[in-house]
Order: sequence, then structure tokens, then C-alpha cells
Amino acid sequence: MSDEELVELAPLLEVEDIETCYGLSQVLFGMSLSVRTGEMVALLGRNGMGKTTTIRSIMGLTPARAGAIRFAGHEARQLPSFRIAQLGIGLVPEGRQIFPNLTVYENLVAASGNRLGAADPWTLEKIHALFPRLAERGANMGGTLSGGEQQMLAIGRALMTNPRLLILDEATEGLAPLIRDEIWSCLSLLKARGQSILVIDKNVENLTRICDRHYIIERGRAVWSGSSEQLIAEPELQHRYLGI
Ligand SMILES: Nc1ncnc2c1ncn2[C@@H]1O[C@H](COP(=O)(O)OP(=O)(O)OP(=O)(O)O)[C@@H](O)[C@H]1O
Repeated sequence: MSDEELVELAPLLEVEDIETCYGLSQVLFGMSLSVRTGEMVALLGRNGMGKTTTIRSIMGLTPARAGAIRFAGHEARQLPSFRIAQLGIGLVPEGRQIFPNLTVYENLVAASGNRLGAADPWTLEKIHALFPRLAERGANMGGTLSGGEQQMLAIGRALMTNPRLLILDEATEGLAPLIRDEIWSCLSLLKARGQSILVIDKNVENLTRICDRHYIIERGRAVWSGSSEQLIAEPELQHRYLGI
């Protein structure tokens, strides 16, 4: 089998037994997860269990000190975060972190590109069709947008890099119900389009509706993983690990 065929068979993202610390304080203790091409995977767990840290480690923002992170055939654990982004991971970070002093248009085009040669790349027109509000507000400064509009902008900005994997950290947190629904519809659409997605969110009902698989993280390691059907069938899991 050729190297290319082996890469095709391997998961797009494979996180294996990573350990991550903030200074002397260890947060991840052998965290593992994988995302296959076209899959939508959720990372669930109570506050402070290490979900954001897992994503920060994948992105090289808080590098893991042990374990392995493989992405699209590359060993990524020790790469700087700009290289990891260039391999094709688009992050929608917690708190959105759009550029407040750039216009909506500038935010969208700042990091846009199709460096991996996607067959049907995202364009400004397609982002505007996905989120018409961004078209209306193109000339406004990012910092003047509502929370929901900023979230749409953060998603649009990540998509404009044409990522192989889109990672969203609490994308619906703190938004009005109607705006939340809009974000969930957008995620369903992306999933249907074949986008590989890793998502952190608290809304298990919406997650089980569209995700393929789920991981539950407890004190820095995955304690359960399974399909949406399996998660729905085990309400005691949700009670025990998610406090629902
Ligand atoms: N920059 C930091 N320095 C030190 N400790 C941190 C830092 N960021 C997070 N932590 C600690 O690491 C642990 C895991 O945090 P993390 O943000 O990964 O959890 P989480 O599961 O994403 O929770 P939340 O839903 O609250 O964001 C927590 O105990 C948190 O206090």
C-alpha cells in the first residue's frame, strides 16, 4: 500500500495519550481522540475538565509535553501553531477573537486562501449566502457587531481558510436562542457538505442530532466515547459526567 493510501485510511486527526500542563499544573493526563474525514465529533465534559486545553494542544497554542498528535499524515505535536493552521485546521476559538479594528470584510479576507486546493472552495459570496448579515455589515468594524454576528464572522473567517478540519469551541455560548438556531443550522449544513468538524458545546440535544460520535472528558482524559445513539441510550452517562 502506498504512503498516500495509508494517509487516506488513517483518521484525519489522531490525538493519542497527550499530557499538557500550564506551568506546573497538569491538566491533560493521557487524552486521546480521533476525527475521520467527513465526521463531526463532539467533545463533552463539565467545566474545567480540559476541553479547551485539548483544542489548545491540537493547535499548538499550549503544546502537549507528551503523547502524539497526527493530522493529515503529519506529526503535529511539536509544530508551531501557524504551521498547524497551515496544515488545514480552522479554529473558531472560545470568545470568538475576531479582529475588532478590522472591518467585517477585512476579517473575512485576512487569512483566506485555498492552499490545500479544495475542489469547491469557500468564497466571500458563499459566506454571505451562509450568513447574509455579514454581507449587510461588510463595512462595519468587527468590534461593533453583536455577539451573534461576531460568532458568524468567526465561523466565516475560519471557513475562508478552507480548512480540512473545523474546530469550534463553545460557538453557541451566550447567544440569543434564535441566533443559536442559526449557528446550529449552519453546522448541519457544513456537516452535510462533508466538512470534518470537532465541536465543544453544552447542548447535548443538538449535538446528538448532528454529530457522528462523542467523547466525554473527565479530569483530563476521555472516559467514554460512542455514537449519538449510544449517548442517547445512556442517560446516566449524561447525569454522571455532564451533570444533566
Ligand atoms: N492559562 C491557564 N493557566 C492555568 N490553568 C489553566 C489555564 N487555562 C485553563 N486552566 C485550567 O485548566 C483546567 C482545564 O481548563 P479548560 O479550559 O481546558 O477546561 P474546559 O473543559 O474547556 O472547561 P470550560 O468549559 O470551563 O472552558 C481548569 O482547571 C483551568 O482552571
